[in-house]
This record gives sequence, C-alpha cells and structure tokens, in this order.
Amino acid sequence: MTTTSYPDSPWDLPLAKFCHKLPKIELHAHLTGSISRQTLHEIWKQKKERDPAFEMVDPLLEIPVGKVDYDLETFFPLFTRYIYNLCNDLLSVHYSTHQVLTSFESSGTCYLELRTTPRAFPATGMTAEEYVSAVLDAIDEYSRRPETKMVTRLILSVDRRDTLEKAMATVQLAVKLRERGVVGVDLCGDPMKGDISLLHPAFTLAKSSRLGITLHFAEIPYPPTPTELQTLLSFQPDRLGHVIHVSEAIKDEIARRGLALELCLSCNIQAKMMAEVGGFGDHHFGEWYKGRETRKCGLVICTDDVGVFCSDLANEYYLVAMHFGLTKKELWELSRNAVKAIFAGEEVKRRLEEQLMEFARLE
Ligand SMILES: CNc1ncnc2c1ncn2[C@@H]1O[C@H](COP(=O)(O)O)[C@@H](O)[C@H]1O
Repeated sequence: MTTTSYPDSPWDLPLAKFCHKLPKIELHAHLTGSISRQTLHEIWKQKKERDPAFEMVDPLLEIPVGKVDYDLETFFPLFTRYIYNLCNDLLSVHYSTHQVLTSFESSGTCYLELRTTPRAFPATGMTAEEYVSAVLDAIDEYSRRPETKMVTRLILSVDRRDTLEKAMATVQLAVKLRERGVVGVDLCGDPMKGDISLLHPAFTLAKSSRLGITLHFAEIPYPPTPTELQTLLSFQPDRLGHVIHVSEAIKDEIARRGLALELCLSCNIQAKMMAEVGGFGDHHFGEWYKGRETRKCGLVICTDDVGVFCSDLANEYYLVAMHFGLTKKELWELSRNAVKAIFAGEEVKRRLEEQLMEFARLE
C-alpha cells in the first residue's frame, strides 16, 4: 500500500506511519554503531574487488542479519575487533557516513546530532583529525544536496579509556572544528573500563569553550569507581545518556539541574542493561515520563546504535506509544520538547519549532 492511499493529515495515519512522518530529533547516535550491515557488506565487497587478498570476513557473516542480542560483553569488541578494521580509510568513512545520514533522514529525522570518536588508523595512515574531517566533508556534501531537509551537527566522543592527553586533543579538535558544525563533546565507551575522574580537565576545557556536554551515565550498576556518578555530574553536563542505574537522590539531582535525558529503549533492552531483564514496558522511560511534572527533565528518544540493534528512530517512537500508551499528540510533544535540548543555536531551534508547529497544523 502506498502513502497516497492515506488521507493527507498525519493525525489520521495509522500509528506506525504517523511515527515515521513525525519530524523527529535524534541526539544520541554513534556514527560507527549506526552503519547498517548492508553498508558494511558493500564496503567489504568493494575492498575485496580492489584486492582479492583482502582477508576480512564478510560483515553479513560476522554480524548476521537479524542478530540484535549483543550484550555489553560482546558489543564493544564488535567495534574494536571488526568494524574499525573495515572502515579505516577515507572512502569507507565517507561512504558509511553518507549512508547513515540517508537512513536517518528516511526514518523522518529532521535534526541529527551524530557523534563519533576521533581515531587514527595506523594501517592506512589516516590521522584522527583527517578522520573527523572526512566525516564533516560527508555531512557537508549530504547537507548541500537540494533534496536534503535534515539538519546535521557533530559531537566528538571521548572514550572512557582515553588518556587525559587524548581527551584534551579531542576537545581541542571540537573547538577547532566548531565552525564546521561540531557542537559538543561526549563521554562514551565500555562502562566497565577506565577511571573517568582522570578526564576532568578535558571537560572543564569543553565547558569553558562553551561546547555542549553529554555523558554516558549509569549504564551499569557498579562502575569501576564507586563515586563515578558524582564525578560525572561535576563535569557539568547538559545532557545524560541512558541513566539506568540511578538512586532516588541522583534522580532528584538530575531533575534539580534540569538535565535532558537521551533514552535508548531498544539498545537497553537488547543489550540487557536493565537490572531486571524485563520487556519494553519496564524501561525507565515510563518512570520519568509519568513523573515529568515532579522531576522536570527533557526526555529525548534516541537510537544509540541502529546498525547493531536495528530499530530506527520512527520505530523507537512507535515502541514508546505501544508500551507506554502515548497518544499521537503526546508523541508530537515529545519531539517538540526534544528541540530544547539540542546543542545547535537559537536559529536552528526556531526553525525546528516552526517545522513541528507546521506539522501539527496539518489537520
Ligand atoms: C550501550 N551503548 C553504548 N555505551 C557506551 N559507548 C557506546 C555505546 N554505543 C556506542 N558506543 C561507543 O561508540 C563507539 C562506536 O561509534 P564511533 O566509533 O564513536 O563512531 C563504540 O566503540 C563505543 O565506544
């Protein structure tokens, strides 16, 4: 059935179509984790054609279609042992970024803050700055196409295992590339590794440079240092990702600061990150949404790693409606509220707000 068989008003569309059509804001998407298996396969095929001796296993065998049950033990090595070795040159970085942007836009994303960890590839001689530059070139090229409507900005990620020197270099790179669309910094990586307190000066620099700060927060019940959450809050973040294993006192503190939360349902459920492995209805989105008048935080629905967990942003909104009973109007409000949490400036916010108001008037 084609969309033309439905009435023009989005409010009359079946829920799944409505979720697709709704202009949505994506604020937590890791570039490499958002590359689809098909795109990885195409990159692999091109490499194999150029060099028959190329030895890597086909991505469709390494990451079989339909497999989404990666947990924290199996998830991180997928990048370090496999995808980073495949996407390690200008061509593959440019192509994969283009494909990721295309799929976000086709799931109805109107504003995307993509994030990636600057890294050098000794095997091909590409430096960390060249890597980020290649990503920005691909974003530029995509954004300039007349048919592109989605606005894209970039966040640079510090990995929890980075040295302070590397973390400082990432923040300095973010400052240097601000004019090209870098809006903030993130702290990510395997939550079971690293002493993040060593990275404090890097986030102090990010704050004083007026970059947005978002941090992966409370992904596991017992982080490597017991005071990790207090330390992370001392980095003065604007937004927090995941926010799973938090005490009532920390929840109150998050609300007191009015931080925005980037919540990634499919990732948390598939990777079994919740204390009690339950269904979607047990996700903490429900608690924050129900208590939104008491604990006033921006709640932003995000995908995290759509290439691995295979649920796009439209489907994440659909899951929210199905499992927490949100109406179409409430889904629209969720997206509209997410605009307040973006790191881009007032002009972009104003345009997104207009776009959402325009969508609402179509009734
Ligand atoms: C459970 N969710 C998560 N928690 C923590 N870190 C995550 C993550 N999902 C992805 N990453 C981080 O993002 C990198 C891949 O994208 P980029 O190479 O940066 O584009 C991963 O290697 C990991 O460090």
